[in-house]
Amino acid sequence: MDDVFLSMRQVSYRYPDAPVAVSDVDWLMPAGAFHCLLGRSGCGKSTLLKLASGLLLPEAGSVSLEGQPVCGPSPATGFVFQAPTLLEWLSVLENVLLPVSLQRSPDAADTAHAQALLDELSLETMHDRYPRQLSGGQQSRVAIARALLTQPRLLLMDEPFAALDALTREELQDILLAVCRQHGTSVLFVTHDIAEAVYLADRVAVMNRGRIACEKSIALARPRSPGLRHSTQFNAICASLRQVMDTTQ
Ligand SMILES: Nc1ncnc2c1ncn2[C@@H]1O[C@H](COP(=O)(O)OP(=O)(O)OP(=O)(O)O)[C@@H](O)[C@H]1O
Repeated sequence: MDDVFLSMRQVSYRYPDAPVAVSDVDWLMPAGAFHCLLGRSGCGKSTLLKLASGLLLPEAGSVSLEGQPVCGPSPATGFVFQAPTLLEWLSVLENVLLPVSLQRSPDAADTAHAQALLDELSLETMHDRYPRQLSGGQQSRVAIARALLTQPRLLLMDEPFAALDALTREELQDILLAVCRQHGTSVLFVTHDIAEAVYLADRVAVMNRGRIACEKSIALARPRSPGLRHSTQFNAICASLRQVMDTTQ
């Protein structure tokens, strides 16, 4: 592949006293791509994401980002977890500024940047609210703004919308695609939801028992639009991925 951005080569990982969680995975991502890891519970998706981020280091194989070995967490990488993990005692704006305020006092430029991100995520009226005053979807958007504050080139997302209702989840998928396109952010996104993976991704890896069982390029037009979800082509791709998941249990 030309222009490799994230490279995972023959990566394996085992938690102490446990069976292998990720086994011999090869995965390459070009810059600006949106890739999804799809699979059943326990197949190793989150572990692979943590290996991509440097939160875990591989037992065998190698991970590199823009040609540099990944040896630990780096500002080049942002992480969004399933729970928004906002600090209850900080306002929305302060939560978004957290990655900077952990290092130094935010300046006017940081605040302007955080405000602009919140505006992009349609939270322009929420800057001074507290997390308990937000809906689940709004909290997820704050978590995305916070992850984007340091302008990471790679965003790693671990089932960030899993706890949301179906309509809110679809809205957030569109918002996420727009904001990542705007910033040129590459995304590796974990989900167990086939339609979510197909809607979001340029490429989907189906994982099974720590391995990549199948990978598929998603040849759907961009920008995605909600009507696509009802198209024959969309449903055919979902059906073929479902078949892979059913036959690789
Ligand atoms: N900290 C840990 N210690 C020991 N084993 C672990 C640990 N975390 C995960 N595992 C095991 O590693 C395997 C892969 O787990 P992982 O969380 O990567 O799967 P997953 O596909 O993300 O699952 P889910 O969709 O349920 O989040 C599972 O068998 C799990 O039990």
